[in-house]
Amino acid sequence: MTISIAHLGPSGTYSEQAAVAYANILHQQTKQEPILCPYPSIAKTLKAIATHQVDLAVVPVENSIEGSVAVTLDMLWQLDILRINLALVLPIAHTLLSHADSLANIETVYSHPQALAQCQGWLEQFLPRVELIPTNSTTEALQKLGEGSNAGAVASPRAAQLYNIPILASSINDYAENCTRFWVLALSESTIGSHTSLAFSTRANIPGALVQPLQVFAKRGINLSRIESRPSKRSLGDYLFFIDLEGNTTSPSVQAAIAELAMHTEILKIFGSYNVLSLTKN
Ligand SMILES: O=C(O)C(=O)C[C@]1(C(=O)O)C=C[C@@H](O)C=C1
Repeated sequence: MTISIAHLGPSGTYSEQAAVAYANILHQQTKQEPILCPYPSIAKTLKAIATHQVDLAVVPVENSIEGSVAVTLDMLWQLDILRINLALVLPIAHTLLSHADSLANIETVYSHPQALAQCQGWLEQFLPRVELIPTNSTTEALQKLGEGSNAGAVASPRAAQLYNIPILASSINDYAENCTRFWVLALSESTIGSHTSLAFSTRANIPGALVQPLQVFAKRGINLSRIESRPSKRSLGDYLFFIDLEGNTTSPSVQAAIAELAMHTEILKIFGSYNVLSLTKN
């Protein structure tokens, strides 16, 4: 049996690297034949699974330097039918790729905004006068690098190999321990793991509107590993809160906390319980 996995493309993205790692795990565990399906944006990757074009999607959700991938959180909330099956943590080491002879000749640098942001200190120090241009992915940026052009791109060493483009500088991310967390999403929850993710809106912008929801976890000794707010898009200053907690939805204390949380929130969405797997550098 085959199983299709959507990810941000074209081939050579970090998302594809995470998808390949997951495909190998899946193949070992289930003997299913994974097919990787690249999509031109993270939004289109998420829509592909929501509209049943694919079975699974692997998307970035958070980076250790730059924080949340906003589109992933926003669409998870909007689409409302996606469930998290696994979190994968991938080390990210960016390189600067170009056909130019030296750094001094680079005039423009293309990449995904997350990748540009993770290297902003390096870019400021070594290429202070270049124009930075955002693209949908690190490998979409490579399409701008013609032979003899003075453009550069921030992408992975794997992409350099795949597209045969010289590396002008390695490990250019501002912090060496750079990691991105990806979620494997499906239309149903297939696992019960160490973490649970949920999001909610509050009923009113009043004192205690956030304290009450948070207390349901604190008083049961449930540790929150992440809290993130995103604009609700209804009005300025109105927020959604995304929470990852340590525990799963079969645990009585997590079940009790979620039941009480529903009383202190307006809309509550549970995205699933799942394990977190750290991938090593390759
Ligand atoms: O453009 C890519 O290669 C991606 O997979 C996207 C992405 C992201 O959106 O965070 C993934 C990992 C890195 O943090 C940089 C870019």
